[in-house]
Amino acid sequence: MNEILDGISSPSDIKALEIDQLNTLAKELREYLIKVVSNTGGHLSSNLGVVELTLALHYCFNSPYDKLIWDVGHQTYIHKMITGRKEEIKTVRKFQGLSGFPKRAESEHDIFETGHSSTSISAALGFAKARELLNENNYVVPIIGDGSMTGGMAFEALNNAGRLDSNFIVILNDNQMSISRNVGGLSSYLDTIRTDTVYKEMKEEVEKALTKIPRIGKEVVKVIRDVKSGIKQLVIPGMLFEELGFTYLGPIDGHNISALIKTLNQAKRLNEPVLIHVNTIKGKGYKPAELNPTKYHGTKPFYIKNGRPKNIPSTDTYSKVLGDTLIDIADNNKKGLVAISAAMPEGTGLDKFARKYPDKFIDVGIAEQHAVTYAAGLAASGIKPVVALYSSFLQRAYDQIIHDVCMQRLPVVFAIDRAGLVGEDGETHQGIFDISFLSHMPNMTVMAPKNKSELQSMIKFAVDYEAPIAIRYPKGKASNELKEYNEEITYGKSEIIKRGSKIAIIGVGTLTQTAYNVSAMLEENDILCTLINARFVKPIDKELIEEIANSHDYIFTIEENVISGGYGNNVVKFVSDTQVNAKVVCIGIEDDFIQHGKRDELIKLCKLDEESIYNRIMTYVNK
Ligand SMILES: Cc1ncc(C[n+]2csc(CCOP(=O)(O)OP(=O)(O)O)c2C)c(N)n1
Ligand SMILES: CC(=O)[C@@H](O)[C@H](O)COP(=O)(O)O
Ligand SMILES: [Mg+2]
Repeated sequence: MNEILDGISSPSDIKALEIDQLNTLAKELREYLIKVVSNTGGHLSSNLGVVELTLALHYCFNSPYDKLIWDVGHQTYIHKMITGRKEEIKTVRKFQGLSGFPKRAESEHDIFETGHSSTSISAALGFAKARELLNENNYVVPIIGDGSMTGGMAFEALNNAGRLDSNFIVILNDNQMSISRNVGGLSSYLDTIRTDTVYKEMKEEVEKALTKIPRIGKEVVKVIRDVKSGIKQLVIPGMLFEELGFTYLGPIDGHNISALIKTLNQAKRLNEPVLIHVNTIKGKGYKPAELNPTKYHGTKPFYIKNGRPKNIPSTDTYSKVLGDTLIDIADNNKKGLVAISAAMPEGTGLDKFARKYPDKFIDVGIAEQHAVTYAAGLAASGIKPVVALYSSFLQRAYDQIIHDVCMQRLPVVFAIDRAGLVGEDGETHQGIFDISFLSHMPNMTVMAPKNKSELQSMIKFAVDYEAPIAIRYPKGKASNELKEYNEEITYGKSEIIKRGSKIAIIGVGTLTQTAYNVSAMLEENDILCTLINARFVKPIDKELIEEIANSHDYIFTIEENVISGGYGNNVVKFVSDTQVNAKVVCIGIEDDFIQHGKRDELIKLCKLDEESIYNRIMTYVNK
């Protein structure tokens, strides 16, 4: 029984509350959130940090007429709870349940979909321009974290927005954290503002003056800006946001609802771009998360009383294989090796490497495009960079890979984590396009290991290779099934696991294990098939495929990637070009975005499970 929360079914209920009731609601929401996420898992720390901010935003603005646009969207659980989804939040990230990110189909209050960072200000500018064209009068409010503000797109948008002559309110939610500690010059700059007391006192004077003015005309704003400019010349050299054309308000205590409301109302009165700098504590209100916000950024289900996971997570992941293997290589004196992460040292397994070799590790912030071109610069100078990115975030750097790496044939290693279906993060995070977008890049080589030991061998192979090369591997526990098949890696060559006739199956990456199990099911029906581990997605092993195509009726390719432009498509093209007889059937992901759920559920949904593949093959065998 919750005193206030039980009575909240839409944002208009929030507007009727007094400040002390809002504070009670914040407490109840936190308790409810912790209970839910302790069962479902999800992005706990970021949501705990924005409880008061979310309430203040819904108190001051009329969603969905006013446009609240959340960056990344991993911090929208509270927003969901107060916009009519309090019960449904219990299904968050579950198959067919609520998404962990804003979804337009879920609610009219989710006005723009996200999952990847640093898009909110650009999207908001689109809404602001539409407001002008449609002659509307709404407020447009992008809410962006300090981590997401390190992404280049955010700055492209700020640069654009600074010239607006209408109201536009950017909320900068600064908790000093990305997933791990935020990095870089911007982060230090925000820290300076946070801690500069002389500036704070002077700013308070200016803001006091500001509140006394009922409606702010351009001239008055200019006077204020001139005064602030004087202050900043004295106190903060080069106040970034003001120089870009924003009126800067803050820093505000993001857990003080009345201060938030007061500042939001001030900002509403300005006919120009405003940036409100809000300081929050990531994990606020749940001790384990406050003490270790990174651990509870994205958490599995846990026990509330001690924060311990309900199921012990596997520490033996493919990501860890990357970190350990790079340590091994560096230990053995690979002088020029450098590992690069875009704000995900833990997720990519590079955290241990970073601790052991801080000089050889670079966290560039949420800046995948920059990470790739940075690596290109290193490679052009004789250093061997390994860029570790999640498959779906690598999409951001498509042009940099072509223009800065492949065109110059620079030896950059791409360690592509979370390739394939990632599970609970859903549509925005599925890594199902990388084979397609990398395979058509001249000079690029793409590999996919069938298991843990093959990943180790591929990393070593890639680090010694003198041209662009990528290795894609999935999320989660590293399996070492099929470890007895461990032929040395030879450039462009696939691995034959067994020989049969009529039917050949080529597995890509860890789906080779699935293919192996399917071959065993076929054997039970006296169908002996040839089984191949592709190993090289690009180039395909033309010699072997030609031989197989000449001696088999069917080749089935199996990959955790969209079929279009995937490995199978390239095999089809080759087989058709060489005019051999075999029919090639591409098994992969159909032309669709794949929702959230457990990885196993999604594998079944995409018909990439053993039974579905077996049934599919049998329809051809029985023809
Ligand atoms: C393009 C892209 N790269 C990486 C990520 C992974 N990621 C999700 S949230 C996050 C940290 C965001 O930090 P911030 O915006 O400050 O929000 P906070 O979690 O601190 O609330 C990162 C790196 C992403 N979502 N999108
Ligand atoms: C919101 C976001 O993009 C990340 O927090 C992501 O959810 C991390 O995924 P993993 O849990 O697979 O590291
Ligand atoms: Mg942050």
